[in-house]
Amino acid sequence: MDERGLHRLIGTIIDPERLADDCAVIPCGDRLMVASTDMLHETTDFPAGMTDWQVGWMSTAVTLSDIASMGAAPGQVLLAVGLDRPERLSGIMEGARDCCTVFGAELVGGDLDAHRELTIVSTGLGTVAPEYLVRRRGARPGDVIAVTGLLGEAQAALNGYDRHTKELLEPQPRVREGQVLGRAGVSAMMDISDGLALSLYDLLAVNDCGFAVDTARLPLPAGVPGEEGRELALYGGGDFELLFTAPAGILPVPGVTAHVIGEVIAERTVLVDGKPLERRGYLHEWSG
Ligand SMILES: Nc1ncnc2c1ncn2[C@@H]1O[C@H](COP(=O)(O)OP(=O)(O)OP(=O)(O)O)[C@@H](O)[C@H]1O
Ligand SMILES: Cc1ncc(C[n+]2csc(CCOP(=O)(O)O)c2C)c(N)n1
Ligand SMILES: [Mg+2]
Ligand SMILES: [Mg+2]
Ligand SMILES: [Mg+2]
Repeated sequence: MDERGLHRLIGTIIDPERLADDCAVIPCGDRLMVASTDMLHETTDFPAGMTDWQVGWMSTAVTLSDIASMGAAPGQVLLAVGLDRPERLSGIMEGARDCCTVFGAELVGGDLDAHRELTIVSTGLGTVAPEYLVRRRGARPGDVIAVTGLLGEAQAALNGYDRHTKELLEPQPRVREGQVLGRAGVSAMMDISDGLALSLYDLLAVNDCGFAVDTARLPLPAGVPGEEGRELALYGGGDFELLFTAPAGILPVPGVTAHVIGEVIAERTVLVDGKPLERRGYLHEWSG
């Protein structure tokens, strides 16, 4: 059983529409509030050698990335810390605060307790004008598929390509880009926390169309030999670029670097170079 399977169970208990985006969307006066919460653990998310500051930064960045993927502006972040050793707290909090400062958010609260494995839950709130909200649903056949930066860098670092260590440990959420793309009228968007392939299947799950990408167009991690680079770009997690679809005419969007990697198709399937794409990536799994 993996996390996507359990998501379907959650969808029998709360409105499954609520699971169809990176954030919950909540009416808030004449704007919309978006809200995301994400849990990270030492063993699955914080590679050896990471500083406490980087732990705080990453925990915050993943949540700001979900807010960005809705086209929203980040507002507040709360950080709940299940702390294994008390001396780690100040570095973690400073990293979280600095990430908030860089991306225009404010760290306003959280929670603290003792925990055997360092576990951090970051919760973020943002706002967006209703007309600029972007959802995972909304792709139309003929739209292009694009990403905001290079793919596979975080997993490249885990595979030993040290030049990508900073991208792995200090992910940069595309906060400005998300808002610019929302205003430009992109048709669907999400962030790529679990790898391109799983993200395309996430889009497939909520759209009435399909997605065809070309490996020749994938922006590969620098310094990685061809076949491995392609593998990392398709299936590696931890990148936090935005994946979006858009009517071809709106690209390029001024001020946003974007690489077109394929096209939205009418058939409900995910293709790479014309063949079905394997559905795998960074998935939490349970044995038995
Ligand atoms: N336990 C849960 N209960 C209710 N809603 C959930 C739960 N887990 C996830 N969701 C909702 O499902 C949607 C997708 O969440 P998911 O965690 O798969 O995406 P993500 O946060 O973008 O990815 P990642 O966690 O890999 O960064 C979100 O709207 C989220 O609020
Ligand atoms: C050991 C290790 N592997 C991969 C990464 C990259 N990474 C950071 S967060 C994340 C997924 C989103 O989180 P989640 O799906 O758990 O909410 C990934 C894949 C890492 N930091 N450490
Ligand atoms: Mg996301
Ligand atoms: Mg999540
Ligand atoms: Mg995930």
